Amino acid sequence: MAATVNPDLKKERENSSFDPNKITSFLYGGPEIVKKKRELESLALNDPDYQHEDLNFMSQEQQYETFLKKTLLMVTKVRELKIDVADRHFYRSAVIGTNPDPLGLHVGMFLPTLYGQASQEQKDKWLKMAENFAIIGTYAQTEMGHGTFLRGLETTATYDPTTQEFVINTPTITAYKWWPGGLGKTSNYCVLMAQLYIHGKSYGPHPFMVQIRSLQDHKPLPGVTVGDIGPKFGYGSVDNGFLAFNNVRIPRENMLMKYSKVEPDGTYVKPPSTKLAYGTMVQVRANIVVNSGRVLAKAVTIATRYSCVRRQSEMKPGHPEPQVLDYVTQQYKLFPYLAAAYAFWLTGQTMMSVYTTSSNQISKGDISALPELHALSAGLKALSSWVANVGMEECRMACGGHGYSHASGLPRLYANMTPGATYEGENTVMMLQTARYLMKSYNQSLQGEKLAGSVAYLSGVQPVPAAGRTRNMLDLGVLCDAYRHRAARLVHEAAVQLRNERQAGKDQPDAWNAASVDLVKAAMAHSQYFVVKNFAERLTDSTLDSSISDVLTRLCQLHALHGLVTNSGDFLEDGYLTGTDVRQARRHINALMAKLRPDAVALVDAFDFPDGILNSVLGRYDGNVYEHLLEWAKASPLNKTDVHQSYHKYLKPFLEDNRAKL
Ligand SMILES: CCCCC/C=C\C/C=C\C/C=C\C/C=C\CCCC(=O)SCCNC(=O)CCNC(=O)[C@H](O)C(C)(C)COP(=O)(O)OP(=O)(O)OC[C@H]1O[C@@H](n2cnc3c(N)ncnc32)[C@H](O)[C@@H]1OP(=O)(O)O
Ligand SMILES: Cc1cc2nc3c(=O)[nH]c(=O)nc-3n(C[C@H](O)[C@H](O)[C@H](O)COP(=O)(O)OP(=O)(O)OC[C@H]3O[C@@H](n4cnc5c(N)ncnc54)[C@H](O)[C@@H]3O)c2cc1C
Repeated sequence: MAATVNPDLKKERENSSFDPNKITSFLYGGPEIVKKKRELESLALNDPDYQHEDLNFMSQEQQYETFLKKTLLMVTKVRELKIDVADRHFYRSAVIGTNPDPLGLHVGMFLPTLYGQASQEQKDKWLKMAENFAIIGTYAQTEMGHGTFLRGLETTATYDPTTQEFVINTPTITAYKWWPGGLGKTSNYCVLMAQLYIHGKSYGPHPFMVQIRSLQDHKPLPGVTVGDIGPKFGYGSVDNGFLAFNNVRIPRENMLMKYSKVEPDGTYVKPPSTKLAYGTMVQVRANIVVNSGRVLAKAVTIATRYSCVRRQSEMKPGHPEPQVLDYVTQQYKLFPYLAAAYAFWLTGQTMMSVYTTSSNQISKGDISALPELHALSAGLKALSSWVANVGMEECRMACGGHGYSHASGLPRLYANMTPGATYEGENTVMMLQTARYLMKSYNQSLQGEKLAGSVAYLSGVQPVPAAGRTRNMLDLGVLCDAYRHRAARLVHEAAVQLRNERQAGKDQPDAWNAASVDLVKAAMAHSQYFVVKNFAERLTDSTLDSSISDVLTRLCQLHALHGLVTNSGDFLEDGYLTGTDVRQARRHINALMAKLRPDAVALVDAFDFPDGILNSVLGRYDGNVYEHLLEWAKASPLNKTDVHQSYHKYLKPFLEDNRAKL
């Protein structure tokens, strides 16, 4: 087995213009954090207790069992090692790699819902148990018949004042809870979203704490039907489940009552906003923005390293086969996603800081930031997960045949991450939520109100095309202005279309539906402007080392120019940009790719994913792809024997029969 680094990758690293550690530090928030991250990762990756056979060689049941064992062990070790709450994600992502785990919903949604929706008494009752994994919960909201439309949920929680209980019921097949992670086999509790009924009146979806399995033998409690929904496109390591209730009674105190309340006599106390009950989803949407940047960074790391190791064809007659990354078409596949990975990594950080600030404000009772937080997180969640989806698949195809093998790590990455476009709010639906906020804000600005936050640019912007001046299309100020203009114009146009549909006689819902393609387009443009502006703003950080600000600026330019060229119609339509501008943009893209080419490997190294997290033969840091491909294939279950048992069962008699008939 080759112990040295592949010479092509070695040369790439020697020729780069900067020290990747400096960018790593920038991406993670400083050298101390990077040090901590690496310590925790190496602790997890070198722990023999976490080793197991490749998941790709396992059945769904084995994957679940392996991951359950591993995550429970992780919980115990996190406690023993006394890892700080803020640092746990480093350890966790090294333990689970690119796979989801059966406790993900407990940590990612069940606990956050208790923090965000439970009253102090309820926290006193359940938090200690939940934080210490004495109970395991999930977030059971989606039903077979309704995921998107929460107001359409059918599960009921009917208050019975005589016993001071809620009666939980699943009235139809379509009311079965369907999909919650960790529900199928793992959880014994859930936060259940159900329609609250008091004295025959409906009050909409509310969260309830419901025990579903016995704490003694883990059997479903009386009246509870629960199980696993079966194999999926990915997510083999998670038991997504179904759940139904047959008039199960829970105490009044089990409705999470930080905001809405039901008094013993059935009096309903209204929350400051009904949408506060949706708070956990907003938090996870913000997390998905972070995660999208990370998964794209992983995919690009794999494809870029492999493209430097892979040599193919003859560029010049008689010359050695070039590294495939030297083909400009290959660069055009990968570099825009390299740039996008950086863009979303930084967007994710901003999104989380907006989330933290706004949610602190909200938990103190000031809910004014809620609409902006919802609109921003919904749009960025949709944009980032869409781009990550397309980017992961592009990276896989850019690896040729070997990209199709599970050895590349790319199919599993894709299968596990693609539902990010669906869960936590289907992307089109999320974009339409952002569009709703944009329309509202736009109308407010027309009435002379001053707008703040991400929509401030809509205030007073007249979408008048600038007359034909020449522009430097590499100037980040020019690029931000162009994105801003496009977003403002598309918001304006969607609003005009909406108005026209209304004037043509449609009612508001029909007009909205008729204009919805344009509304999504406007929300996309708004979100893309946010991402480009955020990237450019991060580069103005005066503490940024000059050796890395050059290369980061190139990435930012490439990200903005690539988006501009692929959506050129939007920028040209009203004459804001000219054909010359777009032609110039295309030329700049080629020049930028040539400049980025020597730094490509260093730029993916800077993401700092150890091999154990990447889990890809093609993306190995040492580039020793071929020997490990062979080693990986040899470990496949079909290769455990030279002659497979099916030969004796099927092939042998078949061949013998055919030979006998000759
Ligand atoms: C060891 C360390 C470990 C660390 C681990 C860390 C992290 C792990 C993190 C995460 C785990 C991540 C992944 C795990 C994997 C998978 C998890 C998947 C879980 C799920 O998949 S879980 C189900 C999610 N399922 C949805 O996501 C449903 C989407 N469907 C909706 O969300 C609604 O149904 C909507 C919005 C479509 C319509 O709702 P509606 O019909 O009630 O509202 P309507 O349209 O009428 O709007 C009325 C007014 O409400 C406003 N509004 C709406 N929503 C708001 C909100 N959230 N906040 C503030 N305002 C809001 C509007 O903007 C409007 O405002 P206005 O009136 O002012 O215009
Ligand atoms: C891997 C995975 C894990 C999940 N984990 C959980 C979990 O832990 N807990 C949980 O509760 N749920 C979970 N879910 C469910 C998930 O949240 C829902 O699937 C998601 O919210 C989408 O809802 P839906 O399935 O009803 O899609 P639908 O709404 O039926 O979407 C179908 C199509 O209809 C379109 N559409 C729907 N409404 C509109 C509209 N108003 N305007 C325009 N187009 C529209 C959509 O754009 C989409 O193209 C999970 C799902 C997956 C795949």
